[in-house]
Amino acid sequence: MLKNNILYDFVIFGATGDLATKKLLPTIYMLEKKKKLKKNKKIIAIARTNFNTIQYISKIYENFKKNIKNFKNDIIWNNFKKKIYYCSLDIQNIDNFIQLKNILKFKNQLIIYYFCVMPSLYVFICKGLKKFQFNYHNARIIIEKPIGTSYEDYKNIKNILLKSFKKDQIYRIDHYLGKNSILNILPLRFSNIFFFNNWCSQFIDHIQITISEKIGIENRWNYFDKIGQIKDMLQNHLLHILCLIAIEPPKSLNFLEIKKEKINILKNLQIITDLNSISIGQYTKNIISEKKIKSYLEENNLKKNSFTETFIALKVFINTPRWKNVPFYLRTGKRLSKKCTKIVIFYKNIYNFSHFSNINENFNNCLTIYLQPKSKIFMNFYFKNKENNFFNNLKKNQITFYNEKKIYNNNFLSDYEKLFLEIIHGKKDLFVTSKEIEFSWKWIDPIIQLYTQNYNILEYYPAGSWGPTSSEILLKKDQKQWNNETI
Ligand SMILES: NC(=O)C1=CN([C@@H]2O[C@H](COP(=O)(O)OP(=O)(O)OC[C@H]3O[C@@H](n4cnc5c(N)ncnc54)[C@H](OP(=O)(O)O)[C@@H]3O)[C@@H](O)[C@H]2O)C=CC1
Ligand SMILES: O=C1O[C@H](COP(=O)(O)O)[C@@H](O)[C@H](O)[C@H]1O
Repeated sequence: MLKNNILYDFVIFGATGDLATKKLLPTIYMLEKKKKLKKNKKIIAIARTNFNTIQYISKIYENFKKNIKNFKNDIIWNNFKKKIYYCSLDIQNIDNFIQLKNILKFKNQLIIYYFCVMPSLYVFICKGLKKFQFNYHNARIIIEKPIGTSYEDYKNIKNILLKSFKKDQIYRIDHYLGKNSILNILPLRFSNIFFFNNWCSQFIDHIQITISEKIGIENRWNYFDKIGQIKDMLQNHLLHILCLIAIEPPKSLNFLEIKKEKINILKNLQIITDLNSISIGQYTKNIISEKKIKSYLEENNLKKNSFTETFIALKVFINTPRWKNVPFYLRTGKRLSKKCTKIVIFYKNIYNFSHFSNINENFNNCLTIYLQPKSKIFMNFYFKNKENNFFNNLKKNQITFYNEKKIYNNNFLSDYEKLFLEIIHGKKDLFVTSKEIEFSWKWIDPIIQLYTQNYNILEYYPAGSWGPTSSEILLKKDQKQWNNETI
C-alpha cells in the first residue's frame, strides 16, 4: 500500500488528443490550483506528433486560455508548465518505449499511466511498458472507455492487461460515474419513500433517457469513425444511467452490492434483434445561427464515405418483475439541438380523467431528472385554474425538488477532478468493474451486428435537429413522443 505523501508522476498516452488537452490537463491544473495535488512531480505527455516540450506547452497554454474560466499566466501556470515533458513516440512500435528510460527512473513513487487513446492501442501500451519493466508494482493504470470494441475484443485486452498489471492496479474510468448529478440518482430513489413506492411497472408507463450533444466529432475522425456513437456513448455512459435508474435496492450502500445489482440489470436487458426497435442516424450539414455546420462526412478531409453512426435511439425492456412491460427509450447523438443529459419518468394514467376537459390522453405526471448541463429534478403537476370554478381548464405546474446552482468554489470538484483524487488515494468505488464491462458488451454486440448487417437503415438528420425521423416513429408507434424540453 502506498503512503499518501509519496510523490507521483502522470504519464498520458494520447496527450495531443481531445480528452487530454480539453479535460485531463485542465483537471491536473485545477487540482493544483485548488491545492489538492501538491505532490506530483512530472507530467509526461506522449503522442506521435513531432512537438518538442516547448511547442507542446504553448499548445496547452492556448487550450487553457480557451477552456478554463479565468485562466491566467500566473505563478500556478508557471509551476504547472515546468512539470510537463513531451515525448514523441508511436505506441504501435513497442521498442520505442525505450525512450521513456531516462524519464521514468523512479521506481519508488506512484506512477499513473493514463490510456487516453483508441482501444486498439491499449495492448501496445501494456506490452511496451512490460518490455522495459515500467510496470512497477506501484504503478496504477487508468483505462478510458470504451474498453475494446466487442465482448471478444474486451476479453483479449483484459488478458493482456493482466499479463502486465495486477487487478488492483487497473482503474476502468467512466467519467459519468464522477458526475455529482449521477451520484444523486441512488439517494433520490432510495432515500425518498415518495419515489421509492412508485418506482415500478404498476405506476410507471415508460422511461426516456437522453444524452444529446451539440458538438460534432471535434477533429476526432481517426478515433470516432472506428468507434461510432453506440460504442462511444451507449455501451458505457448511457448504460450506467439506465442501470442506476433500474436497479433493485442494494443490500447495503457498499459499492460492491450496488455493482451486483447493476450487473443483474445488464444480464436482464432484452437482446435487441428487431430493426423496428432501433433508429440509427448520421448528421448532415446545416446552417445554424448563420454559421455553417459541416456534415459528418465533411469532418473527414479524405472525403470518403462512412456508415459510422452519430446517433442511436432504441426501445428496450428489462426482464425483471419490477419492469415488466415498461419500455425504456434510450437515445444519444452528436450535433443535436441542445447539450443535455436527462431522464424522464412518465407515470401511468390509471384513473380516467377524461371529464377534465382540457386534459387529453397524453396527460401524465412526469418526473424529469436533468443531469447536465445543470442538475435539476422536477415534476409536472396539474392544479385548478384560479379564475375558474370548475375542474376544466386545469393548469400545469412544476414542482422542483432539486436545483443545483453552479458552484465555482474550491470545494466543488468536477467529474474528472473527483475521479483523479480517488485514483491517487487508491479508491475504486467510483470505477467500473470488469464484469460490468463484459455484460454490457454482451448486450451491445447484437445491436452492432444487427446494424452492420443492415446499413441501409442509416438515416441522415440535419445538424441541430433532434435526430432522424425514425427516432420519432419509434415512439409514435407506441402512441408516445420524445420529451424535447430543455432548461
Ligand atoms: N474526447 C472526450 O471528450 C472524451 C474521450 N474519452 C475517451 O478518450 C480516448 C481518447 O479519445 P480522444 O482524446 O477524444 O481521441 P483523439 O482522437 O482526440 O486523440 C487520440 C490521441 O491518440 C494519439 N495517438 C493515436 N495513435 C497513436 C500512436 N500510434 N502512438 C501514439 N499516440 C497515438 C493521438 O495523437 P497523435 O496523432 O499526435 O499521435 C491523440 O493524442 C477514447 O477512448 C475516448 O473514448 C473519454 C471521455 C471523454
Ligand atoms: O466519453 C465521451 O464523452 C463526451 C461527452 O462527455 P460530457 O461529460 O461532455 O457529457 C463525448 O463528447 C465524447 O465523444 C465521448 O468520447
